[in-house]
Amino acid sequence: MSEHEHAASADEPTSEKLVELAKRRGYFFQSSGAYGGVGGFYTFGPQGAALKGNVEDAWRDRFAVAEGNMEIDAPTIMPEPVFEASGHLDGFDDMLVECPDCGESHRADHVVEDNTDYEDAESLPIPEVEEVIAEYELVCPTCGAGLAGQAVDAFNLMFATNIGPGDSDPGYLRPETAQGIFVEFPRLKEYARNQLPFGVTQIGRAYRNEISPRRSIIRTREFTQAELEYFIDPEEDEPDLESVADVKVTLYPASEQNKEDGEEIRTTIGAAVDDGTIASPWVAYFLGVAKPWYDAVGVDMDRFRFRQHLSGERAHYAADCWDAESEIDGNWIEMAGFAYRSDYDLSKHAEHSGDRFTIFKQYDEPKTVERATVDPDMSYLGPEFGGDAQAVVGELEALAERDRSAFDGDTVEIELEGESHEIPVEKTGFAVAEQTEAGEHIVPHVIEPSFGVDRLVYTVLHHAYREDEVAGEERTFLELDPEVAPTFVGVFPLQNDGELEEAARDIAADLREAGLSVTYDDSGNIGRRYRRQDEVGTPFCVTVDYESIEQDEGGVTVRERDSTDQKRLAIDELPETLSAIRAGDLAFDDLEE
Ligand SMILES: Nc1ncnc2c1ncn2[C@@H]1O[C@H](COP(=O)(O)OP(=O)(O)OP(=O)(O)O)[C@@H](O)[C@H]1O
Repeated sequence: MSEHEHAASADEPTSEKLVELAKRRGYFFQSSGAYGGVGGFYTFGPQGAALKGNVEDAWRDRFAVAEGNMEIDAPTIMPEPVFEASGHLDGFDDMLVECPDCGESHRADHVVEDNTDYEDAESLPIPEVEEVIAEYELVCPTCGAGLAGQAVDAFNLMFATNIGPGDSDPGYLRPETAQGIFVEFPRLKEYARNQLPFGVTQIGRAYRNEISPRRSIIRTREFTQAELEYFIDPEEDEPDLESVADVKVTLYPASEQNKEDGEEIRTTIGAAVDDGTIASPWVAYFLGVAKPWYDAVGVDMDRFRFRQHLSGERAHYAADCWDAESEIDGNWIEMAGFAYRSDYDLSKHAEHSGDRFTIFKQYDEPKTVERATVDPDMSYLGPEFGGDAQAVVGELEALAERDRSAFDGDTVEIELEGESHEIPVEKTGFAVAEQTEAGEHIVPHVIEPSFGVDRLVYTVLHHAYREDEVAGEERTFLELDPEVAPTFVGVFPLQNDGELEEAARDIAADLREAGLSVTYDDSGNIGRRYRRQDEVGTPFCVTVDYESIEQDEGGVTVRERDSTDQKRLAIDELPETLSAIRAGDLAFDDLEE
């Protein structure tokens, strides 16, 4: 039996309709509405919080549990030295241009990209952006006033705060979750028993004081990231490419983006590594893991691709970087970045903190090496250099390691604070000796898959948005995957009748006990209740009628969301049957009435 009359209409779902539905049905809405709302901050309502939680759980299952990685949960505020080391304090800027008329601030690179042929204005130097604005006579997107001649400034996106009273201890809300992992590396490596490779994940909030937050939850000032930092020995570790070699992907490499008529390439992960399209096998591996995962949580694979960063877009230390992108109303948006970050992050924190961000790599066999050492005569250096004697020792040690030929003559020359000094070699205790070494300290390299949860939630909703006609009425529904749908089943009594309500509540309780997410609804007519669940994307509805309570094994009506097909199923088998469908072990179509 079906009340379904039309296949889903070919109408392009629009973001406006989705944003309206999201607010009305409790997916997400702008925060602090009672005070006029605040730009770039959103609250996830009951449905949205549940969907987001399901997406995060699915991510955790795949990228932490299934990969054998560790998950941590670090604070969102960190002290200034962390961001000095990471480079965020100096370099985490966007280009800001202010309208001389209305005073509104805009991302200068976005103004350029939206109104000229420039595709990557972010990588242009500021004076050039100013020139382009003048040359094209670009205007304020809010009021239309000319922006030519306006200064473009670098605006740091971090939210600053003070740790404790006073302002002597500045702190920042983290602009990415990653630093919370890098900073703790000296301890995390112990938990990994000092063995590479290992991965650490974190799901948590990140904060960026975006100049112009826009497109609802796509660009906000507080958002959730799910990040994996995977630490490897670049000389020895190799990914399990075999396991993802056959994964089909749509790639948009930099070489194609640079062509006038460049095209996306449909290939497999294995082939893309073999022909060099994806330079790093590690990045390729994680793209291969991510693609089927995005598919499983409900991203439409016809509106999904991996795009390689253009050379100007890429951080200087990143050897290769690809974004996972989804198409939303004709625009591609970045959902995640996959970057090979080399040893940049760990080296920076080692340099700034003085702590050890290395792993001791044991050789297969101990190696005998020649080492040059010094053992200076302090009774000579002390009187000669006074308080600088220890610094001289340091210079001599470094020189012996760097250039032992410097000790070939009678004297050796060192530099101390710009001044050169000659020291008799006999006073340095210079010697070359053989040493047996068991291993060496290496700085691991990092591969970082960095997912934005909010943009993914938005994509999943957008790609699930459908309109069709049922029994002569227009209907909107979300074709959400059962794995992430916030509510799995709605349970209704056919009418407001004490006995029916009690039976329906009992069924709802049994289904909850089976671990399913259930909503009970007895308000409005049954058609309206179906529409309500369709709009939040609930895959199944169960209706309890008189037959259900009056007849032995009278059963209940179970309706499937997308087809609106209905089947009569036994009450006592419901928890097991619906749980099997939720787990993907059974299909509604195959059920016997
Ligand atoms: N302002 C934001 N609002 C929502 N999600 C964001 C925001 N900024 C970044 N993200 C998410 O975090 C992920 C990783 O962050 P990353 O630093 O790579 O972003 P980004 O390249 O700076 O993004 P964009 O260029 O769009 O500002 C992004 O792929 C995105 O999904």
